[in-house]
Amino acid sequence: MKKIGVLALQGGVIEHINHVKALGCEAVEVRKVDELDDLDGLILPGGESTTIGKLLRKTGIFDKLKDKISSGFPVWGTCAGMILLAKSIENDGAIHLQTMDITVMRNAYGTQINSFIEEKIIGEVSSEPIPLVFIRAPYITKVEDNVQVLCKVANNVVAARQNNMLVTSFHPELTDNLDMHKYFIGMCS
Ligand SMILES: NC(=O)CC[C@H](N)C(=O)O
Repeated sequence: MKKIGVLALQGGVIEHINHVKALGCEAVEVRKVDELDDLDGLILPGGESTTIGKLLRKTGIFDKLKDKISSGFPVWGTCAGMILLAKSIENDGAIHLQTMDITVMRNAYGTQINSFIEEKIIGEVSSEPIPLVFIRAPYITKVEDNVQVLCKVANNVVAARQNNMLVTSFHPELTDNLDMHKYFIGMCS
């Protein structure tokens, strides 16, 4: 059985845990550095990227996780998680993991009140439309050639993959749809 971690320092953890379990995998909350061992992949959830970034360093998870990702460990960043993985952030000077060759814009759609839902077919993931929930979401403003764009909304990139790294601006864990989780678990072996 695959063992998938969800970084549980801050943000929306339990919904990811439930989706992973619904797909027949073991799901574990990760709060300490040694809990990174023996995982087949890790989800970095939505929340507040500045706070999660600080806690990553405080717990000592930062360095080990960065090394693991660089050696091919599968990770999926949703929303704040996407910001943590991005090489650069247009409107924030914070330095996070910087493992993925994308530039992001934080809060690109405005404040909480501008949250919205959209349906899209993401061809790599499913032939059926997937509901996409955006909450104070970032989007990707630049990708390097080695990054595969998976989905755009209104011409902005909202899902992308670079080898072992997957990012989505939206929150599939807040819907009943399991397709994105199934796709990520397929990346974990
Ligand atoms: N839902 C989310 O994860 C929002 C991300 C948040 N706006 C940030 O910049 O960290």
